[in-house]
Amino acid sequence: MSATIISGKELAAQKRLEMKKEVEVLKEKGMTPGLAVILVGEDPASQSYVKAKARACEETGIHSELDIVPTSISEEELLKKIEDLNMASHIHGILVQLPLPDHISEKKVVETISPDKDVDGFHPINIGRMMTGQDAFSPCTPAGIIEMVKSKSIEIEGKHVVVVGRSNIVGKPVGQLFLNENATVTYCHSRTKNMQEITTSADILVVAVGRENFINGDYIKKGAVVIDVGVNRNSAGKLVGDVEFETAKEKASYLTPVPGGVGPMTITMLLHNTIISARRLVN
Ligand SMILES: Nc1nc(=O)c2c([nH]1)NC[C@@H]1CN(c3ccc(C(=O)N[C@@H](CCC(=O)O)C(=O)O)cc3)C=[N+]21
Repeated sequence: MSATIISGKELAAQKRLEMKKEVEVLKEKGMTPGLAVILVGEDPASQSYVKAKARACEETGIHSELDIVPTSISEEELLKKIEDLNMASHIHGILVQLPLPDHISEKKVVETISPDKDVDGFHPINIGRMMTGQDAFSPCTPAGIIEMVKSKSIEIEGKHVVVVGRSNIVGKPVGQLFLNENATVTYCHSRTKNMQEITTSADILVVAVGRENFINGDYIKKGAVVIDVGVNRNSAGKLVGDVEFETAKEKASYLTPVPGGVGPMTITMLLHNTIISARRLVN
């Protein structure tokens, strides 16, 4: 048996077509959704991500502004920029690309973004809302993962979802979103004992640790759905996930590739959140 590949790239293209229509409807009502992206520093990988975000906005008709500021910017100056964007009526989403230089507090930056414009879903208010089942911006990578699973009509309710990784931006919230879908959720992390015993009991296995080949076929139950969230550069400079693709493919029923898997869906959900934010202001 060989797994069916869930193409995030194809699903993203399809969603972006739908979103383009939604944006047209909003524009007819005099509302153009706007996203502001701030990148601190000139890290090439970060530059390529933020440019991909700007391109995706353009494709869907969303107004986007990219502000690349030097690493020497002070925390105070950066917070001022965010406050200005909080007040700007043509901006409905604000994203400050992480990670930030050491002299700038990520916590302060995230908490300065208005929860109503926090399209990343990183603000503690949005996290709290999500955890208590209220209306909130869902964090983009976790929301994209749920979309990918649902796109194949894979049942989630009652299934055992195992999340490997417990970061604030992927691991923890993706488990929460699966819990909201009535799954039984287990988290594995660096202190977990007998990880293989746990991962091989997963119906849906989400791997978000940031280490090449962290999970191979021996850690996967036959027929499981495997979601690879990793974005690593291997020794040859190639983009690879956390899952050893070839051995996983022989065990899994569905598998997401890297590149072309979760990444493109992350960007798509960012656009989705920006549209939602703008739509709240019409009617
Ligand atoms: N405030 C903030 N929000 C983020 O959402 C955020 C961030 N900071 N910092 C960095 C990470 C990383 N991230 C990615 C998004 C898309 C791809 C993506 O689309 N990747 C393509 C390939 C890109 C390539 O070839 O380099 C793919 O997987 O097919 C990757 C990585 C968002 N992040």
